[in-house]
Amino acid sequence: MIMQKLQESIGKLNNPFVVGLDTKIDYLPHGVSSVVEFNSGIIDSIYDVVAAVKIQIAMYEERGVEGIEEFYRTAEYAKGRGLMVIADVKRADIGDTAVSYSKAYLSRDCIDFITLNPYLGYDSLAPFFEDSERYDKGVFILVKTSNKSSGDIQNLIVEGRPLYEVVADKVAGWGAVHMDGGYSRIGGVAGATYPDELKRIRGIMRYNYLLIPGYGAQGGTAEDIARALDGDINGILINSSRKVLLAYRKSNKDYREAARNKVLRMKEELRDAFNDRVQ
Ligand SMILES: O=C(O)c1cc(=O)[nH]c(=O)n1[C@@H]1O[C@H](COP(=O)(O)O)[C@@H](O)[C@H]1O
Repeated sequence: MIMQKLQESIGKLNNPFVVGLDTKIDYLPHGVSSVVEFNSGIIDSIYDVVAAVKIQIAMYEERGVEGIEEFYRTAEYAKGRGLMVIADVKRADIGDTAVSYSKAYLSRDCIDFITLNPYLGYDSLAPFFEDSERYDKGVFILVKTSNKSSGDIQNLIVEGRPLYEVVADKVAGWGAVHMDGGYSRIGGVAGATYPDELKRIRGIMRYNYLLIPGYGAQGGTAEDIARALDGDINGILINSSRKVLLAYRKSNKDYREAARNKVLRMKEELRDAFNDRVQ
């Protein structure tokens, strides 16, 4: 079952790190002729040190039909290498439309998890929850995003608490009836750039995996994350995209070697930060 598999893979590799394959055309180094070739090279270089990749669909949608084909070819290649695949699609809509969105992603063998937006409420998410059981998949719902303006809405006070806390409560409640072993199939997204909020969210969402983006290029650090989580490294996935994909630009190495070195360095940074914080 999916959450047990995720937990086992992370445990075996001792690494909660997820590589984001958010590949733009101008990221390709000299001599690499397609996004799929680039992504396959990255996957080959990291498949034995991380449990999962996250593929942000925007960078593929941008290039129309060809881009979408490359999105799925990348997902299939990653699966073939034994990686779990998070499709970062941030969907949700009125129930009837959500049924189609859900089928589009969760019924596919090459996708294990997707990201969702909670703004439309329960009936916009229920089809995804049902399909997560039907197809043995998982979802991550935005709780507190990493971007600068996320507080415009997410930190508004509602019923005496910031909205992101209300959302965290809801997600935890929805997730309680979709358990798979010790964790729910329904997880949350909380940015590394807001450690205080991350701490509160972890306090509310004890049995939900947290996908934590914003580490690296957006300024979130291993220390921020470790401090927010009181040194508890369980139940999290930490994503970094540009820092890995573009590591070659800061070294004289081949892009694959540079990416692998970066992932190994980030893994060490995380382990050091968490070990320093273990209570
Ligand atoms: O859902 C996400 O993954 C996500 C949520 C969020 O709050 N912040 C955020 O950056 N992301 C995604 O995480 C990735 C971050 O990329 P880098 O900043 O290059 O590491 C992108 O794919 C973003 O779309």
